[in-house]
Amino acid sequence: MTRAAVLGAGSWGTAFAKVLVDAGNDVTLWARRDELATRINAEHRNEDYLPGVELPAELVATHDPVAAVRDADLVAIAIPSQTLRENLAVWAADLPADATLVSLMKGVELGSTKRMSEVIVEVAGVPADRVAVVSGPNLALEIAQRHPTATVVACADDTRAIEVQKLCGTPYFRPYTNTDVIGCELGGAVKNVIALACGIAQGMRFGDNTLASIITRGLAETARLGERLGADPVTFAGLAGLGDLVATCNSPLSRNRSFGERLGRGESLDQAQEATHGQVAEGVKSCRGVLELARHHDIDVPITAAVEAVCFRGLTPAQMLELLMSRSMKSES
Ligand SMILES: NC(=O)C1=CN([C@@H]2O[C@H](COP(=O)(O)OP(=O)(O)OC[C@H]3O[C@@H](n4cnc5c(N)ncnc54)[C@H](O)[C@@H]3O)[C@@H](O)[C@H]2O)C=CC1
Ligand SMILES: O=C(CO)COP(=O)(O)O
Repeated sequence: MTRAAVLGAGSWGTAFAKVLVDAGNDVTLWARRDELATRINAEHRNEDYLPGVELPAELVATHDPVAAVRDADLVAIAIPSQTLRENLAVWAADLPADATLVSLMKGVELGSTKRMSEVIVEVAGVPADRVAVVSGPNLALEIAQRHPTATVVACADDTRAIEVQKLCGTPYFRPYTNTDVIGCELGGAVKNVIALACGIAQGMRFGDNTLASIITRGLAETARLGERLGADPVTFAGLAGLGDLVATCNSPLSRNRSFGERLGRGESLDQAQEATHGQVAEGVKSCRGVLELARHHDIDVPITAAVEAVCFRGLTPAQMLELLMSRSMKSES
């Protein structure tokens, strides 16, 4: 039986740990709070993050990261992107030498503008082909409820991607492989920002045309930036691109879309932040990282820039929409 560790017992870490158990692995879940680990072991539930979901009795939770990763063949990480560097610096020395490291995170690091797999390579000191990324239309609660879902396992080493694919495939969770790590990761990170924009439009009570326009033009700016960074443009038409955008931008389960909706209704950043009850809306941080990355490569990302301006520069949602609609006319491509 394969030993797997999942570091991070929030929504996605817990749901992915459940997937790994359902796929037949021996899984340990690391929780930041001791009290949560104890509760998961006693009650087989993680009610704050996955309400109403019964977790498999075989899933073991611990507050000790060393115990969590001991003898693991696969170590998956699901913590807020901006905390990865500091946490991994503590965990790195105890990671088993040959384990595949899997990023479940969707963000861009502030300051360095690095993708999560790049941070893992740097901080854990491992070759890039030992790091895989899982990304796609994967709203945690739906997966925990076993709604049929597809996803992508991206790794520069195709053989390793296939191994991870086998380890996490279940009757309700269908992973495809891809060697385009840049495209898959960027798709996941930027869609959180686009979901914020969709939420803002939703909060302003605009309809489906507005939403579809933001999704489609959001995809265009993601692909433009991705191509410049070396991604395969085809990836953006796939699950980690269009698939994730459609799911996140349309779902009331998305924290990013809900966060945007509050901004669109006129709430402040602090008010919207408070309403997340500590759960992460990655796009709020990543919009700055994505914008920095795009500016560094001289790529136009108008929706990302507008979201960043609403979050951090006092632009109102009404001004944001006006700004986007009054840009110079151009060809679609
Ligand atoms: N929730 C979802 O549906 C999905 C989330 N993701 C991505 O997975 C990553 C994790 O997201 P979620 O599990 O949803 O977030 P969450 O907010 O539900 O859980 C985050 C977890 O990280 C822990 N945490 C918070 N601050 C920390 C710190 N400073 N150090 C260590 N741990 C800390 C929290 O205690 C919690 O267990 C994000 O990058 C997100 O974009 C990806 C796919 C689906
Ligand atoms: O990444 C996700 C779905 O694929 C989850 O999105 P939120 O973080 O906005 O909830």
